Amino acid sequence: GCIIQVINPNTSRAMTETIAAAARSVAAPGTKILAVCPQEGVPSIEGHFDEAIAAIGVLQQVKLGREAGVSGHVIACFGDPGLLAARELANRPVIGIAEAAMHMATLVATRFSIVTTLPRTLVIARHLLHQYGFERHCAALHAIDLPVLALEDGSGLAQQKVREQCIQAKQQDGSGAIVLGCGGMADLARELTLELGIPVIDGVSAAVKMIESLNALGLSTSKHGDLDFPRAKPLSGMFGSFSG
Ligand SMILES: NC(=O)NC1=NC(=O)NC1=O
Repeated sequence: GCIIQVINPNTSRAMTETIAAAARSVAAPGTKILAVCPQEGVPSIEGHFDEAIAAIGVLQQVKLGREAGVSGHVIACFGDPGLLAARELANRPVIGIAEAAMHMATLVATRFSIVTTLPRTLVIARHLLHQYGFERHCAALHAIDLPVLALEDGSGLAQQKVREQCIQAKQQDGSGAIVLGCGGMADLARELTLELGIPVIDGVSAAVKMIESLNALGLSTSKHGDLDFPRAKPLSGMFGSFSG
C-alpha cells in the first residue's frame, strides 16, 4: 500500500479535516491518507501575501513527507502555493488541487467554470489558468464573496452560496463542468454533481487519484532539469531546517 500526504497549507484544523475526509472518500483500498497542515502560518489563504507565507509551510511538510517515505504529495489549496518549489524538494509526485481539478474538467467538458471564495482570489485562479495552459478551457470565474473560513463556520451560508453560484454558472456560462475553487469546498462536489446534473469537480479527490495513477504508471517528478533537487547551499536562521 502507499501513503499520500495531503497538505492543507493553511493552519485551520477544521478545514484539514474537511480535506482529509474528501481524500479518504476516494482513496484506493491500499492507499493511506496522511493529512497535515503547517504548525505555523496563516489560518486561511486569501491572496498573494498569504500564499507566500503558506508556501514555506508547504515546503516544510513536503520535506517531512519525503523523509517519511510518502508516495506523493497533494497541495490542498486552490492557489497551489509552492507547487514548483515543492517539486524541487520532492522525489515523488506533487499535485496542486487547482491543476488537478482543471485537468479533470478538461477530460469531461470542452469548457469549465470556476467557483471560488473572495473576488480578490479570482486573479490567482486566472494566473493558474495561464500557467497551466487552460485559459481557453475556462468559460468564466465566480466568487461567493465570503472568506475562506466561512466554509467552516457551521452556518451553511457559504455552502448555499456555492450552490447558487454553481446553478448560475450552469445556466449562464455555456460550460459543461464546474471546478470548486477552494479546499474547503471538497465535501460539496458529489452532492452538487447529483443535484445539478453537471460534473462539479473537487481538486482534493482529483489530486489523490492522479497521484495513485502516477504511482501505478511508475511516473514521478522529473529530477532532470529545473525540478532537480535545490542546489546545496547554507541556509540561515529559520530556513536552516531545510539543509540536508
Ligand atoms: N481560493 C481559495 O479559497 N483558496 C484557498 N484558501 C485556503 O485557505 N484554502 C484554499 O483552498
